[in-house]
Amino acid sequence: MGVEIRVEGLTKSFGRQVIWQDVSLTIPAGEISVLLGPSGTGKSVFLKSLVGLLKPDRGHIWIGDRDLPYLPERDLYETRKLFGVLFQDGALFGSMSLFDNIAFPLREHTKKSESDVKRIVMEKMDMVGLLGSEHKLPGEISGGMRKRAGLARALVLDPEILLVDEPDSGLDPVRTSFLNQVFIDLNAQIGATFLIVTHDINTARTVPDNIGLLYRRHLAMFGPREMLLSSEEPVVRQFLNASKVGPIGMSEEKDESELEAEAKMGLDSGKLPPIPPQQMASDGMLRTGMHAPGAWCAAHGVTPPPGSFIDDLGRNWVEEWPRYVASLTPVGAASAPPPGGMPPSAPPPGGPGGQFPGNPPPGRPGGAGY
Ligand SMILES: Nc1ncnc2c1ncn2[C@@H]1O[C@H](COP(=O)(O)OP(=O)(O)OP(=O)(O)O)[C@@H](O)[C@H]1O
Repeated sequence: MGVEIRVEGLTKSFGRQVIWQDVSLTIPAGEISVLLGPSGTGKSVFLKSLVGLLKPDRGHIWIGDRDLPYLPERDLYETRKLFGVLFQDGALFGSMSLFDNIAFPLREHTKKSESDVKRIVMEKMDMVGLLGSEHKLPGEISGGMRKRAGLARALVLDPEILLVDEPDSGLDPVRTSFLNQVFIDLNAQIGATFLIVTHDINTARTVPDNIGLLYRRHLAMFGPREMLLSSEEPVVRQFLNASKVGPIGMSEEKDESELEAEAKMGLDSGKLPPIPPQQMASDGMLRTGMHAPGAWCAAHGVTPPPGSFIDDLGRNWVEEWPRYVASLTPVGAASAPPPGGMPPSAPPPGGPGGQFPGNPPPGRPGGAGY
């Protein structure tokens, strides 16, 4: 499950305003990628271009052998069915119950019977922890729940690609953390290709398999999480460390004199912070896009910043990882894994709900009003 998206030389402008140009990247199938960038750099425009809601000036968006910007209307309509999109505000109809909101794409785009619609809607509501809230109106629930309702709706057509625009906007850190866990668990479950636009640095550092950064009308960098978190490239380094020091200023870029002043004060010589361990699925099982902590750094001769991959309990996950993976019951093995996916003799890094580093408190978010 999940398909690769290959973007080649994509350029978009509105009138004389160039939003970004020559953007090329491959978003790997089944993995979680995050797109960052200062406000106004065109992250939402990029998502809308990927799903065919905006037409680029030039360039290609390959999904398999289909080049999305150049598809005839009918093929575009069909290709769009591969996508689920969660817009910033959840884009729910205020006068419809959550059930009807989530059922909407099924009733619009399929000929499924009402009993099938009900089964699918309930299944997706369960996946996002919203069972029991079917009859509520969007105005009667919290912002976090609205996002999860929008997410359930994005899932009803079983997308191969899930695009998410700023899921953390308007949410407090705890709700953001719960929603991140939902994304990770969903990715483990459905294996779709995820692209999440976010401003939340903690999300960007702990959730994805890959990170991209848009800056000054270009894609500054896109690659595995460890590559960006160990990068010395000034823009990447400043952004991923949420630092005032670096080339990005209030009006996007600083002038030479500001940079010179920072350099003179020695502000640019600060050390990179440790790379945190990646957040795990609640059941402790591995996702397609997960790799051994430190594997990218080791393969590329990069020494990660001191203290990297160590969790709050002081466990070093470069060392723990082989034991952890060995303790997972292979798929199809005779003995089924216990709830939580781990044999009792080898406690998982947190078990269900995970005290794996970076995980929010155990349990699904449903019912708590998140
Ligand atoms: N339909 C449109 N017509 C004209 N200009 C547009 C249109 N959509 C977006 N823009 C412009 O494109 C630029 C990028 O907008 P976009 O919303 O993609 O930025 P962003 O990186 O997502 O910002 P933020 O992080 O603040 O949400 C902005 O200057 C915006 O005004």
